[in-house]
Amino acid sequence: MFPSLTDTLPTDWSYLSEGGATIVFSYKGPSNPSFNGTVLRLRKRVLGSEDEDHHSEIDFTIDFQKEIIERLIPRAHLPRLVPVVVGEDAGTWLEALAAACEPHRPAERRRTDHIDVKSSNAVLATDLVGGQIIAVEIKPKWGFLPSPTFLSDATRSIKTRTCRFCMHSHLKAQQGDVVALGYCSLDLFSGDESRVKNALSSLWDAWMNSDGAMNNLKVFVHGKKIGPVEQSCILDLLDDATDPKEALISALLPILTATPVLRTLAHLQRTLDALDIEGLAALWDRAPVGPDPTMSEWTDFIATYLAAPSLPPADSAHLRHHALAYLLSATLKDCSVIVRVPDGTVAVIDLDAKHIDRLRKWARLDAEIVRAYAAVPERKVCVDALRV
Ligand SMILES: O=P(O)(O)O[C@@H]1[C@@H](OP(=O)(O)O)[C@H](OP(=O)(O)O)[C@H](O)[C@H](OP(=O)(O)O)[C@H]1OP(=O)(O)O
Ligand SMILES: Nc1ncnc2c1ncn2[C@@H]1O[C@H](COP(=O)(O)OP(=O)(O)OP(=O)(O)O)[C@@H](O)[C@H]1O
Repeated sequence: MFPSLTDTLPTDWSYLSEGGATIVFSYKGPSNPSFNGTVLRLRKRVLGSEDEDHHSEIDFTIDFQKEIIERLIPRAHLPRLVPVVVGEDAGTWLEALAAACEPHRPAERRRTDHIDVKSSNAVLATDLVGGQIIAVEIKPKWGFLPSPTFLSDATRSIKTRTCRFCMHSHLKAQQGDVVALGYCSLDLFSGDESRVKNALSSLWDAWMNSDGAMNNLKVFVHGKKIGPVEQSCILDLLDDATDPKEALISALLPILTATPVLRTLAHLQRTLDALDIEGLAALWDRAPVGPDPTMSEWTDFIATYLAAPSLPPADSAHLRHHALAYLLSATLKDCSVIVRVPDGTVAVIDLDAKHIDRLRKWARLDAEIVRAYAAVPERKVCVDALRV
């Protein structure tokens, strides 16, 4: 029997944070073994689109983590996920929650989406930011430079020198988006103390300059997301510190250089994206790529990958395998890492499966990013320290 949200009050849930697809609340109600120490992750929908029941999608999220992700990332570094039903009078309950959270949501998110009040179930996850601690959430993005093998003559020299994150930031900045300019994801993944320090310093500066709106860094203190104006509360939890930025970086640095999590993410991203989207697109030009994989197809895929992580030949006979590998790589390029200070734990969140119809979007986006970057007179040189 799954817990039911209508056993709690909408006011027992406090708005915590959100991403592109989901909105997250932490439990603040009376002690209840089903909900203590958890967050509630609910689907959103784009304003003006139809409400949908995401029941099967939510079950898929949980199965995907259990069957696929837990075979790649140790469970100690993942939140526990359990399904929760909304229960009787679900619509009214969700509408009350949706109305109460609106004032706390960022304006740009409010303009585009809101809670899907037709959902009949959702996910409860371990609250990774709660307690008398500081939790820092980093969305590290891409941790490798592509191998030149499958790149075209037009892109090879660009894509093997400047990392995807730096090039994408350039395009986004041109388009007027909030970006972490100065942050290079390869620095964060390098394992090298001074480069990791640089990465954290750039993330902090971008967080300050964007007034906390940039999505590669979030800071939580005592279970609540803080903005730059509240940064002094970081000092309450760190001994002998006078400058929040320096204190936080000093606390994070030993954790991030010691954890195997970043190395694991970069290794998985790289080995699962062995062809680059260009190499993959050359295959799907010759054969249809097919529908979204079922869980049993994912399970077969992961067994094959774990038995021999080097991918099969880049030919159309293996298109499906390469497509699934790329999808999984995309999940790992888009996840976030939560580091708790001072206890030093590191966990990975947002590991949902991506839909296969994204492949074409990624190919178009890649071409657009490289085209824009090709026009830069002095291109950045990013160093891939983990290249094998
Ligand atoms: O394409 P990207 O690299 O910009 O990644 C998207 C993210 O943008 P970012 O660059 O991290 O600001 C984007 O993040 P935001 O909504 O911008 O916070 C989403 O994570 C999106 O995935 P989904 O639509 O939620 O499945 C992400 O889309 P996918 O690439 O995973 O399709
Ligand atoms: N287990 C957790 N504990 C604490 N906070 C969490 C947890 N899961 C998610 N969050 C918070 O909620 C936010 C949104 O969750 P998540 O990243 O899973 O959403 P998303 O919509 O899939 O994101 P994206 O747009 O990046 O794909 C996270 O950035 C994080 O701040």
